[in-house]
This record gives sequence, structure tokens and C-alpha cells, in this order.
Amino acid sequence: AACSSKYVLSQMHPMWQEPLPIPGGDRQSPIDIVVRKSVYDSELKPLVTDYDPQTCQQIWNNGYSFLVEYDDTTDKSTVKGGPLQDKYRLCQFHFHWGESNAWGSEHTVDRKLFSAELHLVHWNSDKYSLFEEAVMEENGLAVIGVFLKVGKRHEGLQKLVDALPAIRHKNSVVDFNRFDPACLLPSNTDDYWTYHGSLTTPPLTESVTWMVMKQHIEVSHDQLAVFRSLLFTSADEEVQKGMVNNFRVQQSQCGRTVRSSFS
Ligand SMILES: COc1ccc(/C(C)=C/C(=O)O)cc1
Ligand SMILES: [Zn+2]
Repeated sequence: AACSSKYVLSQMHPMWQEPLPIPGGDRQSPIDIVVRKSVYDSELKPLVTDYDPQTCQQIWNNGYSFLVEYDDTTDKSTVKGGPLQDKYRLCQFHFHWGESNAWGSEHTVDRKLFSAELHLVHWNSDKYSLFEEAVMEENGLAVIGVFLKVGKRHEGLQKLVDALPAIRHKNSVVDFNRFDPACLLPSNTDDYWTYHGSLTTPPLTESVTWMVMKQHIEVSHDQLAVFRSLLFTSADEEVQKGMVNNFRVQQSQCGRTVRSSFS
């Protein structure tokens, strides 16, 4: 039923009201990646990321996650290759996490939950001139998903963790420069799953080519605890709400094929 409805069903997430009118509604994200049902595609090339840390501009709390935003007025930070026909420009990255290490990711692999998930959001700069344009188009966006598992401390993440206390409340922003998002990618980016889906927060548009990395990265419990010290609420609100469980419920696969770049 969820595949044909024009409205998003069972949106249990408290972050927005439902039902939401979704164009089509049959390629929503996130989903459970059923490994044995994924199809190996030998045509899938390795991903090619080329990020310039100088394009890093700011970090801010948008009331749903925290975003690290990049200057996307030129092709200085891009991803291409993989399943992509065009070059896509990095505009921001953000995370989703739980109140406990036991859950927090949006995608799952054979129902396995990870403690958090990183999304690097890019838009098709070969075909469109603005993110806002691309976000509405079928081949407009490319999002790299990386699972986070609690374990050893992630040295590259610490610079970002140290900036979070300055943006505890919704709509707070601070300058943030010279951060290379490549440090957040796993050592192996050749092995990934890819499928056509959507944004996982409003506008939920079905414009995303997802590339979910098979290999996770490790972050420490203390680093993730700082993520959980953020607030959904702005400083002037009476009741402050901790920013946790900012993930969307899983959506129906609706007959979509998930391809793997590895056999
Ligand atoms: C135009 O407003 C937008 C709001 C959110 C997003 C993203 C990038 C959502 C997501 O990460 O699921 C894009 C545009
Ligand atoms: Zn996301």
C-alpha cells in the first residue's frame, strides 16, 4: 500500500506532521538493504571524490541535525564515478543518531542498526545551476551514506565535535573552515550499495542516487555523546529537547533493486 499511495504512511517521526504529499511516493528513503537481494553490477565504477577543505564554510544546527556547509558555487568539492553519469557538487554533510548506541542509523543492512549515519549531500552541477533546482529532479542529488559504529576515537571527527557546544541550539551557526570531509570516509569506498531514493527529511523529494558504503567508520562513545548534547530547540523555547533519534522510519522498497559494486 505504501508504494502506491500519494501520501507517506506511518511517519512515526515526531519531527513533522503527516501525511505529507510526496510526488509518487514509491522511491522513499531510508530502506533496509537486504544483502542477499542486492544485485552485483560489474559496470559500477569506484567512487571518485575530490574535496577541497578550503570550501568548508560553516557549521550550524538546523533543528533536525547539524550541518557542515560547503561553498558550492564552483566544482571544487565533487563526487563522480560510481553509478553517477555526471559530476555532483558537495553542498553539506550531516548525521543521524540515536539516544543510545544501539540504534541511530537511517539505513540498515539485513536489519542491522548502526549507532549513527553520515550523509554527504551533493547536487548535479553538470545539469543544474543551483541546489534548489537539483533537489526537485530525478537525477539531481547524490548522497554518500557512511555508517558509524562506536569504538575507537575518530581523530578527524574531533575538530567537528569540538565545535558543537557553540551550536547547541536550533539556528545557531559558527564559522568552520578547512575541514576535509574525506577524513570521514572509510578506507574502502569501492564497496557500496546504490539505489534510487529520496531525501529523508522534508521536502523528501525523490531525487537522490544513494551510495551507502559497506565499510563503516568508528567513533568513540564520548564523541557520539557530544552529538547528543545538541538540542532540537532554539534558545528562546521554554522546554528544551535533546537532539537524539533524528532518523526517519524505514520506507517500503516498492520493488526497487539495490545494486552492489562488489560481489
Ligand atoms: C530545500 O530545503 C531542503 C531541506 C533539506 C534538504 C536535505 C539535504 C534533506 C536530507 O538530507 O534528507 C534539502 C533541501
Ligand atoms: Zn540525512
